[in-house]
Amino acid sequence: MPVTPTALQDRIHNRGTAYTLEERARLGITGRLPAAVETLDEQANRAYAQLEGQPDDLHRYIYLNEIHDRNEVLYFKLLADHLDELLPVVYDPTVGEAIEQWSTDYRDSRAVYLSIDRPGDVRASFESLGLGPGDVDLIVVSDAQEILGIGDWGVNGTDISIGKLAVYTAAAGIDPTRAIAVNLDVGTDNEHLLNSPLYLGNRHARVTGERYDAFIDLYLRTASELFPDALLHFEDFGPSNARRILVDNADTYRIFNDDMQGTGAIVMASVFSALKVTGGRWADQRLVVFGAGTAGTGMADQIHAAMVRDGATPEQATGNVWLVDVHGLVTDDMPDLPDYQQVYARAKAETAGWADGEIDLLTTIRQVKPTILIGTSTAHGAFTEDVVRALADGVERPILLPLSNPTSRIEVMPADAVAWSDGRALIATGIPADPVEHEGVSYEIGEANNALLYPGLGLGAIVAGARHVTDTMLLAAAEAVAGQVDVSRPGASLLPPVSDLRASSATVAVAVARAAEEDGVATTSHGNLVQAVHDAMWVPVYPTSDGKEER
Ligand SMILES: NC(=O)C1=CN([C@@H]2O[C@H](COP(=O)(O)OP(=O)(O)OC[C@H]3O[C@@H](n4cnc5c(N)ncnc54)[C@H](O)[C@@H]3O)[C@@H](O)[C@H]2O)C=CC1
Ligand SMILES: CC(=O)C(=O)O
Ligand SMILES: [Mg+2]
Repeated sequence: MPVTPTALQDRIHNRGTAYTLEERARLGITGRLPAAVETLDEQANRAYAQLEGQPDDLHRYIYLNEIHDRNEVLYFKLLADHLDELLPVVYDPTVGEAIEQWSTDYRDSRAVYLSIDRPGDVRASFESLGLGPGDVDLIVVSDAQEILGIGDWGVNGTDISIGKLAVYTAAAGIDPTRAIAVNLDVGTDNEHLLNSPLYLGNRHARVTGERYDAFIDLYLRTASELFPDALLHFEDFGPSNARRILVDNADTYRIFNDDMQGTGAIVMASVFSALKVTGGRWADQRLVVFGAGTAGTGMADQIHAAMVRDGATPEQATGNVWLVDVHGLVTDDMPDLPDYQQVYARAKAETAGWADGEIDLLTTIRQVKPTILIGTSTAHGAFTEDVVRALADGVERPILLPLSNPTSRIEVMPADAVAWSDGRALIATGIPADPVEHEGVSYEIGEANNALLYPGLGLGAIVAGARHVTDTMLLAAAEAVAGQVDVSRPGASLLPPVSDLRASSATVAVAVARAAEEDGVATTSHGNLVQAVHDAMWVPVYPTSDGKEER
């Protein structure tokens, strides 16, 4: 029987051609590698050249995944050295394409799969990892009901948890050996998947109601019992579940909803920067959110809170928010409004004479003259030329945030938004975008994607051992992101560049950990937070045999 070269299969410790001859002998893999003993840099150079040879981003994604499953240090070394270029490959927007193909392309996966049909297996599934109570900092979980803007992808959505974790490590140095990706398989309503012979998930419709709630409860209880220090990150749940899970459990568990809280905070950061340009106050903003689901209403809540902090009464702040969804402006006469929309529903009487039937986005903009327009609708092209021109007619420097992902869902492409607003709109988008040249000015488009914020937020929460993610921590993260940009130059980005993400995340983490201490939710105290954050950041290098020094 052939001997299995286990040292080469252990993705956490494997260093492939970088093993010395002595190490190869000690590990029983003599003769299983070519003669050369390489450095990590040499390995990374070869892998990067091979990566460049791939025909498109989806193949780059698959290639990188193979490295991820073979040699974690090499994978993160590549990401660290080329973060700007590779973030769109391992994460948004390519991860959306990969998810659509996931069951077909399936090879192997590092995630934990929890099936609603086998609740008795939840504990054993976590225990199979062999990790103790102090071994886990972070768990990212998704039930994949609303993946990015592409909808329900069942077990295929596993890669959103894996992608989010990859960003945590690449951007903020979260130790990948102390993080777990989880898919909650509660079924899928995606007919295409249910009918596909290759689909790998539970072949039934999504389970809802009490059984769903009991499963979430079981997940939360088991994960936090087994790994009491872990931050429980929720990603891409459906709108009513996302909000309910967060609201019902935020006081009991260490949980964080990225689509609501992370996105809300990156939007806050974008608006902080934009207000430096406009000179406006929070309390005076008029906000229109187009696409009032998980992310859109999460943002509305955070901007509402900012208005109140700036002196508005809660009623005045609510009066400054308009939601537009599939049936137009959300008004209080609409039947069956979900609770998260009811809060901001406008009195029907107030809109008398605006339109005969549904009040569309264009009409709303003409009437309201918003200072901020956010798109979280998944409706590609919904911010038409008329919409953008009406926005720019209403105020001198409108803040325009078309945030839907992936690119096929964005409400307006940045080049159009710049042109149609004659360069006056202050723009950030949910996807990476090249600068736009317009009448001699180069407009840098900030990436208002929660990926610019949640890694640092998570790191800060972990370093502080925060029992909860509080509003103060979210605000501190937003201010720390905005504090890193200089908006004085015409066309300057509202957000820091992705190339600086690691430094930016460290700054965010320090601010977040400090806020956790101030809020009394920190369980660990540090003399020097900057040093503590720095020390906590994992770096992709091969440790020497004593595990301390690096080479
Ligand atoms: N930039 C970022 O960091 C983030 C971006 N997003 C993006 O926001 C979008 C929405 O995500 P979620 O809020 O999680 O989804 P969701 O499903 O909770 O919300 C989408 C909302 O848009 C509405 N909608 C759909 N079509 C519409 C149309 N034609 N006109 C008006 N409203 C319409 C839906 O009824 C729903 O209320 C996605 O594209 C997602 O990628 C979400 C989270 C973070
Ligand atoms: C970025 C993100 O979390 C989303 O689009 O869902
Ligand atoms: Mg998301």
